[in-house]
Amino acid sequence: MSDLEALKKEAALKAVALVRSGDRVGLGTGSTAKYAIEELGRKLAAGELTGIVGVSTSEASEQLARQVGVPTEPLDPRPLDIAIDGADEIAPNLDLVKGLGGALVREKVTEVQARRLIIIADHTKLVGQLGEKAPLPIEILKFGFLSTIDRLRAFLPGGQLRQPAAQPYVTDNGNYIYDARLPETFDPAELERRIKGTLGVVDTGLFLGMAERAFVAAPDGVQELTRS
Ligand SMILES: O=C(CO)[C@H](O)[C@H](O)COP(=O)(O)O
Repeated sequence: MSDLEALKKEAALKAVALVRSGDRVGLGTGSTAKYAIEELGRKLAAGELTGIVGVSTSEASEQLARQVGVPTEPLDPRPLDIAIDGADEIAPNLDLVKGLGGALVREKVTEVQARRLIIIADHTKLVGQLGEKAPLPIEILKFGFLSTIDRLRAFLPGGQLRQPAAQPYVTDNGNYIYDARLPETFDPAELERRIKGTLGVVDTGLFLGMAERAFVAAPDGVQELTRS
């Protein structure tokens, strides 16, 4: 396991330590969330946790949960006790950019119902300001996507349709993703409103005011950050 992978796992274990028997747990998506799902499976098998139920934020997390023995159920209107997920950027106030793994919509729809959203990451995800390192993923409808991108480019120039191969990337919801470059200065809540008000947009990877705490692993230990 590389050093970075070991750090992600360390952060994940800290978050899973907050899960209690009987909890309904939002299962995040990505290479860091994977360690949390595996640890939940391990704890269930070892009898260290009982009666937990996972709610998956992607097809990939659902499949992993099944593989490691975490029972799951679909999202319903009841609150989740806790959700554990990774992030692409973490601002000092714990506002986030998420979605480089493509699961931003299901993550947001699920995690907004969590009493506690716990973020796990390695130290490379910390930024002074959102947009410093990562683009902002915006999920858009396939239908009319070129028109939607035109509308977005009017105030977010420089972005691009996510297209890792010959065909555009398709989300679990059957949509495309526009990876927008964020401006140097912006008001996150205002930008979120503007993007979501753009015809053809499903949702954005801005997770504002949602995370309760973050475990961020660095070579000298795991830092626990709480929302200011
Ligand atoms: O938002 C996400 C998926 O939509 C992921 O949580 C985010 O991309 C971080 O992934 P990783 O832990 O692999 O760096």
